[in-house]
Amino acid sequence: MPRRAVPRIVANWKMRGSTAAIDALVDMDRRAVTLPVALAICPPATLIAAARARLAAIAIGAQDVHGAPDGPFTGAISAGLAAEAGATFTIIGHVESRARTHPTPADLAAQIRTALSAGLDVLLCVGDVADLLACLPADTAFRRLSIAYEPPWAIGGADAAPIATISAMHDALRTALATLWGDAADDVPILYGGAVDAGGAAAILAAPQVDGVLIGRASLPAATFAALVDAATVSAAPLPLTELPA
Ligand SMILES: O=C[C@H](O)COP(=O)(O)O
Repeated sequence: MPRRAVPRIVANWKMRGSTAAIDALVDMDRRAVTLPVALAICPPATLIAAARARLAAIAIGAQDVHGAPDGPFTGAISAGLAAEAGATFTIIGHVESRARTHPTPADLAAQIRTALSAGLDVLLCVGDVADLLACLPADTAFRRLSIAYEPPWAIGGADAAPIATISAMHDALRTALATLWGDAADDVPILYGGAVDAGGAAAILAAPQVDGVLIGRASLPAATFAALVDAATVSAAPLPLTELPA
């Protein structure tokens, strides 16, 4: 069984999407309050304000923010700018962002601190326990933190990690968090990301210690996202999303 009554489904659009794609979510947004899952999207930064204006129940996140509050960093987005645009949280440490900016663990820690200072919650992507402990400041406000276990070899691939691998890594991450915060670490959601689709979401969400999923390709178009949400909620929702009355 999932550890939480309300699993999180976070859609990372990466460098995809449009205002039309946001408009396509308006119906899902209206129905989202009836679903036993919490939905969020992380569109490109240029679409955050439009998403905030059009969506109410679906949370809006940034895909990355800089570690400095402001400064001469052409092309970067600060946490304050993301918050002003309407984001309430940000992904930090996604492997695709790391491949572009090559952050050190200290850089990632600065990103976490700056995001929290700007009022954004943090969804920290890690590949393993060592990665988590290297970049997570011990004084992080854990109530505003989520973790995503994202094995780089699964991202963009054909298959998600095996359930046994996901469970073992989530157990290890939970244990590592407990070394920092004791029993309070139970309050930190741990999501899985990497090749999650409608066919695999329910089984992953049913695995022990899995509190949600971070999805990429399956988050667009809206019909594909709706199919995944339906699959994720099939055992708990009174009616699947596509069958709810208008
Ligand atoms: O942020 C999402 C992950 O990188 C997974 O992407 P994917 O579902 O396209 O494999």
